[in-house]
Amino acid sequence: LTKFHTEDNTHLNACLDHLLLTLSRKDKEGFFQYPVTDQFAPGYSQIITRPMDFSTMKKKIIQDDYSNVIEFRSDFELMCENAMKYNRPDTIYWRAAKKLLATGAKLMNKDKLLSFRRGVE
Ligand SMILES: COc1ccc(OC)c(-c2cc(C(C)=O)n3cccnc23)c1
Repeated sequence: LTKFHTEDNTHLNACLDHLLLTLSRKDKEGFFQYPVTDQFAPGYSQIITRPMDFSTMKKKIIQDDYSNVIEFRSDFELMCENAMKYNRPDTIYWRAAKKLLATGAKLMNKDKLLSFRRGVE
């Protein structure tokens, strides 16, 4: 059953794809591209109750799971916060997450999102 693509969804999904591409380009090492496994990160699934990564966010875009940019930004922030919770501040993962979070905050700041008001390009 293909979900009917309302006009907004198509436009919104194009915006989200652009944001995802821009953000994942910052993750050159690929630390955030796929779910973190307990194999690489001992005890990860016990410490992080709501895992998130770029591939999961991509799936959610395709499945029309996001109704607006704020929901997308929440998943992005969750992904970064998970990395800053599980990893110690002196690790490459913690530092990469902090940098990525700053990039996302600039890209999706409140004023920019307000400019997406219905009818305002
Ligand atoms: C060293 O190569 C990789 C490759 C993929 C990774 O996650 C998808 C990670 C990775 C990514 C993370 C994160 C994001 O916390 N991590 C934490 C501990 C150990 N490894 C990781 C590392």
